[in-house]
Order: sequence, then structure tokens, then C-alpha cells
Amino acid sequence: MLTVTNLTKRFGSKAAVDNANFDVNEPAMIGIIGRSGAGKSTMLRMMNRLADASEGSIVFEGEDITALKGAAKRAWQSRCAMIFQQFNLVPRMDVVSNVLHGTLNRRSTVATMFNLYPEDDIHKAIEILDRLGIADQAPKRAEALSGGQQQRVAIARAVMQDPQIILADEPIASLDPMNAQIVMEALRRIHEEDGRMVIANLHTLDTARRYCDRVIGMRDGRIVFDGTPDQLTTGAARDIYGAGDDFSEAATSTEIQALDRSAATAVNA
Ligand SMILES: Nc1ncnc2c1ncn2[C@@H]1O[C@H](COP(=O)(O)OP(=O)(O)OP(=O)(O)O)[C@@H](O)[C@H]1O
Repeated sequence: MLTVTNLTKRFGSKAAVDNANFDVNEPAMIGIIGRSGAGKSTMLRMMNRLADASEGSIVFEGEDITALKGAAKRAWQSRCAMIFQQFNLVPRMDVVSNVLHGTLNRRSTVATMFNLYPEDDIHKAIEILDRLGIADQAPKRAEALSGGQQQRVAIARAVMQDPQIILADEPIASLDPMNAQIVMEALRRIHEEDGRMVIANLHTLDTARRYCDRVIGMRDGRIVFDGTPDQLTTGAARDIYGAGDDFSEAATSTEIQALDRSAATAVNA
């Protein structure tokens, strides 16, 4: 359903993404891992058409995404929602209105200016918030919520678009371990229950292993690993992160593991 061929993005003489190729045949949950600067964000930005490719193509269900312009490009962006590390909500606006922003692409300018939403959409927004366990936060201003709650609002806004693909650029990098886990579980549920493809850039190996069906490893703009979490051995990880023999997986792990360990200790105590 998704085929990326020879995808390249150059900034001056530097290739941020260098001749990337991969196929996705079912709506999987995919993690992209790699060091800072490996090209993960640039890859997602090209998929969502926030950035234009220098070369190559992205074909989704037979349509060449890289060639879309104007209304067709906007239509693609609503089928391919994006969430960001910093949530990108409107801080002073209430939660439900932030979620309703997910419908902007299909609403008139006048309706948007006056914040007029059809009642069905408002019900739908609250249902989605309820699925994510934060319906009780609906009337609050977004800025009053915790980081983990704000990221769930951003996921709700993405789901409101009813997208086939959700792209998540470091969705848990600003969160504490408990909230990171809640947000990753929310993405996994949206993937499993709705059959939406999720592609998430993740800083850490353990998160990718734990929540994704497939992991793509990038190094210096190139895809150097593409396989299942089981195939992601310490040797493969060392290669992705460009590390020496002293490579420690713990160095790329979030505190989710620490959280698990402390939970296990509590249970065993
Ligand atoms: N707009 C830009 N102009 C110039 N260089 C850029 C631009 N955007 C990204 N780059 C460069 O491209 C390379 C890849 O950046 P990218 O942000 O895609 O990496 P990343 O793996 O997502 O890193 P991080 O985890 O730090 O976000 C980096 O060397 C970066 O400096």
C-alpha cells in the first residue's frame, strides 16, 4: 500500500535522507530509530509533504504523493495526520476545540473564523477523547493539561481527521516515563482497533521493540536496518547507532524500563 523508492532530500550538499527504499503492505505500526540527525524527521516530513523530496517517490495506494499540488496535496495531508514532540495545540483554546481543528481541511473559512462546528463533529470529538481516557478534560484549556494529556489531545485531533496514516515525530520525547507509556499505548490502540498505519520516530530502542511490528533503522540519512523487533539484535542496534563494542542498549533506552523494573520490584516486594 505504501512504496518509498530512492527517496532523497538534500540540504545543500548534505543528504538528510539518502536513497531510502521500503515497502509497507499492510497498515503496520512502524518505528523509525536512529541517532539525532539520522534523517528521521526529514523522512516523515516528506511523507506528509511538509517537505519536498529532492529525488525519488512515495506512492500510496497507487497515487504518487510526491507529485501532489494544491487541493490534492491538502487532501493527502488530511489522510496522513502528523503529531509532534511539542504537541502543537492552541494553548488557550479548550481541548474539544483543539480536537475539532482536525476537521479544518474540510470546513469553510467562515465556519472556521466563527468556530462553528456541526453537533455531530462535537460528539465525535468527545467520543475520541473518551477512547483516549481524557473526555473529562474536554472543557479545559489545552495549556492546563499535563504533557501526556496534551499529547493525547494531539492524537485525538489526528484521529478526528480519520486518517489512514498517523505519522508521529518523537511523540514521547518530552514526556516522563509514565506518560510516555500511556501515549505509546494510545497510539498502539488506535493502530490495532482502527487499522490505521502508524509510523513513529523514536529516540529509543526499547520503545520501538516494545510497541512496533517493524523497525526501520537510519544512520546518516540511509536505511541500515529494516526488520522485526526480534531481528533487532544488539549488533544491529550498534550498527544503527554507529557505536563501538562498548555499546550499551541502556544508553538508548527511555526510563520505561526503569519504570517496569520498579513496578516489578513493587510487585515482588
Ligand atoms: N531545514 C534544514 N536545513 C538544513 N539542514 C537540515 C534541515 N532540516 C534537517 N537538516 C539536516 O538534516 C539532517 C537530518 O535531520 P533530521 O531532523 O531529519 O534528523 P533526525 O534523525 O530527525 O534528528 P532528531 O532526532 O535530532 O530530530 C541533519 O544533519 C540536519 O541538520
